[in-house]
Amino acid sequence: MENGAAQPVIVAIDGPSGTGKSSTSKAVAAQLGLSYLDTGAQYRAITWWMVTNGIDIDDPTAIAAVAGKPEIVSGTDPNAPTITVDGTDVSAPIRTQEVTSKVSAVSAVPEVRARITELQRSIAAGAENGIVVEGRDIGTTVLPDADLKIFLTASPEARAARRSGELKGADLHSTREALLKRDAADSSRKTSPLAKADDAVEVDTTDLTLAQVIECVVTLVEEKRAGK
Ligand SMILES: Nc1ncnc2c1ncn2[C@@H]1O[C@H](COP(=O)(O)OP(=O)(O)OP(=O)(O)O)[C@@H](O)[C@H]1O
Ligand SMILES: Nc1ccn([C@@H]2O[C@H](COP(=O)(O)O)[C@@H](O)[C@H]2O)c(=O)n1
Repeated sequence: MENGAAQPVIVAIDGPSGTGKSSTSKAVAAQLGLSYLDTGAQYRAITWWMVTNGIDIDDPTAIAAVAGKPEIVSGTDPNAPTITVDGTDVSAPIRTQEVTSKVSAVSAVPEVRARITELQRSIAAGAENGIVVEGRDIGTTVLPDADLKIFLTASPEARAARRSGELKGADLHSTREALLKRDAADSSRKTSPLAKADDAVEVDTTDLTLAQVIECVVTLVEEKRAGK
């Protein structure tokens, strides 16, 4: 660019649960002055709305019929991301065990995915300086033309240990089983499953600190911007 300002860059970060997508994406976006979008929070938010409104989670037809009703708004400041449903701050209730155990069933419904995907694309298109978008299908479906695609992985043991630490010493075995169950559901759904895009860079974070993963992704973005 003539004035030396960096070109807007779109970064897609996908991967299974607990691989470090949110922590990495927020830090990379903050460091590079980009917006940040947590797409899992949007699926959690619509799940929270379904639960709160008594919709039967085991009935995809019932979910599809009301998928267009809740208004979901995501704030994209990486230092203070927000999420509201019909004006209510749901950042805490979307992290409950109940929502976590039900989100894969809701996110598998095609009408839900169509609604949320449209929202994600419009947020990415409006991000003036560029954006880091993290989820499960960003590189494959939501933003197939992203400038850089990263697919984070880590062993189930490492991911369970990270989550157990977060949940103040929750049982490792059951945490591992719950992670794998959610990954299996997200990977096997028909519409836009969790998958690595063919042109994504895979980063195995099992033996890396969070700081090392952030540094690795920042370097990849800078190389992409430099045209390497
Ligand atoms: N490389 C790492 N080493 C150690 N801990 C990490 C690393 N990356 C992330 N963590 C920790 O692991 C936990 C899960 O990370 P994070 O929420 O970023 O994962 P995620 O992939 O976004 O998970 P989910 O998809 O379930 O939302 C957090 O407590 C985070 O601090
Ligand atoms: N692009 C995405 C992102 C998330 N999901 C679904 O949401 C669940 C919660 O995601 P977290 O990252 O907050 O753990 C996840 O298990 C998926 O069911 C999705 O389908 N697509």
